[in-house]
Amino acid sequence: MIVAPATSFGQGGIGIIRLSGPGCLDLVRPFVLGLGGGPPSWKSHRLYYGQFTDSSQRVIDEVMAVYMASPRSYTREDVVEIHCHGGLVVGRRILETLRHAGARTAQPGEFTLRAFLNGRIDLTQAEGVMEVIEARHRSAHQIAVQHLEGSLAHFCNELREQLLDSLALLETWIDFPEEDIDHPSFDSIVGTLTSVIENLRPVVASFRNGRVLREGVSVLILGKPNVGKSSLLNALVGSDRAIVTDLPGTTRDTLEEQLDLDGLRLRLTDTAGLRDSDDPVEQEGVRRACGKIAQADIVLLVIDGHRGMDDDDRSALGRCAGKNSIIVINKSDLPSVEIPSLPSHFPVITVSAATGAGIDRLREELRIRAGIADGEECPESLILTEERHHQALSQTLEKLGKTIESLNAGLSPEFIALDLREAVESLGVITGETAPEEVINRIFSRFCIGK
Ligand SMILES: Nc1nc2c(c(=O)[nH]1)N(C=O)[C@@H](CNc1ccc(C(=O)N[C@@H](CCC(=O)O)C(=O)O)cc1)CN2
Ligand SMILES: Nc1nc2c(ncn2[C@@H]2O[C@H](COP(=O)(O)OP(=O)(O)OP(=O)(O)O)[C@@H](O)[C@H]2O)c(=O)[nH]1
Ligand SMILES: [Mg+2]
Repeated sequence: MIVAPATSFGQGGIGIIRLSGPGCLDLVRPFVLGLGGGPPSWKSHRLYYGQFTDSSQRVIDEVMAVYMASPRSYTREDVVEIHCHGGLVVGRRILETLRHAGARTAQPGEFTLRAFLNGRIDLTQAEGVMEVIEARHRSAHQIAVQHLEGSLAHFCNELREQLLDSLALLETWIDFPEEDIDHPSFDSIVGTLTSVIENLRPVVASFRNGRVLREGVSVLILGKPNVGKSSLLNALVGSDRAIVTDLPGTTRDTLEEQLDLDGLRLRLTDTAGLRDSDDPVEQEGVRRACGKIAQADIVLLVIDGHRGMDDDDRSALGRCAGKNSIIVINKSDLPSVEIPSLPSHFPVITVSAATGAGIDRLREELRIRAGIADGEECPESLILTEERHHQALSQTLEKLGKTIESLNAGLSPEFIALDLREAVESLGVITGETAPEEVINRIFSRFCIGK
């Protein structure tokens, strides 16, 4: 029998403690007094009002409690939930009491693991639970709910069924080696595999966008001192997040801020202006800024259009070589000077961080650079967000390609079945049907306490 806080105590008005396992109702019974001082009747799926006491009948809190009889529960086991006040001490004392009575503290993700092991959900739905909890903005949440509801599981199972049919056809052919495979069977197998491949391709390709939608895109703001990097960050996020002064060298440390661009999540990083300096603090700031270049998805290289380019700008520009970069010419509200020969493979956007002119165009360019064009961000179709799913489905695609090649080359059915079986297996790894234990453990170890 396991127990864990389902909410974080000390934060909200209500806290929930959840128990799961055979006998958990009997474990709780002595500690809950209903109206009138007697025990509640504990009918399944009824919410009871009462008091939770410790083992010496001292009242710990006024609570609501619910018993959910197996299998109609989150874990499919008997479950009891105590809904108490959200205080730190309350939660701690109730947990203490229940542990004393014999419940063990649940591992992170252990409730959901049980739901998986007891067959209520598959592995992708379990991952969807965490994805829903971790989603930071609407489109990530939208995709997570799809996964939670089993759309990916359904997709994989459907394809798996079709492949298993083809495998069965192939295997009858193995069993009667003296007979050649007949034309209808051959055509049917090739037809099925081709259609499965066509269904898989767009889903495998969705992974890039899926990851972007889930994790966001990192955007590094780079440039020499005083060009308006911090002002640009503020203009993009719409608040005075970073300190702006007219002194070069204002920003010393990197500063990260999130921006939701109609569902696309950007992680913007403002940096210290790049220049040679004797000041050790500034040197460290420059070192940190440069250290971020490698991991950035997009670099915004800011130039002061009023002052024009100098060697510091050129050296900053040199650091953007090979990066997905946008050149931002700032201070368009002031008279501008000629900016000579910028590398032609970078888009150039002129803005004024002070007035906001051009900022919308910059936003649009960011969306394009992130690889998500307008109107594409709210997905109806299946989107992959997990590297694990992407790998397994890519593997399935590859094996199916091989299977068709072997069929066309007239290889022996045993040989063909080998590849097809591996394709089927990869699909099973996604849903958990054939996932090795260490894969399952790795997934649930990422879960939070009480889930
Ligand atoms: N109080 C509370 N809120 C919660 C949860 C919970 O466990 N407790 N959840 C979870 O952490 C989530 C809801 N998810 C749930 C999923 C399935 C079942 C469940 O009991 N399923 C049964 C059928 C229920 C019935 O027949 O009434 C089943 O599928 O067999 C419960 C919660 C979010 N909110
Ligand atoms: N007129 C005008 N002034 C701007 C604009 N953007 C920034 N400035 C001014 O330029 C000066 C420097 O701006 P910051 O945003 O601090 O520049 P920075 O690149 O972050 O500078 P460091 O942190 O020192 O590297 C400030 O006085 C800003 O008010 C703009 O679009 N137009
Ligand atoms: Mg700054």
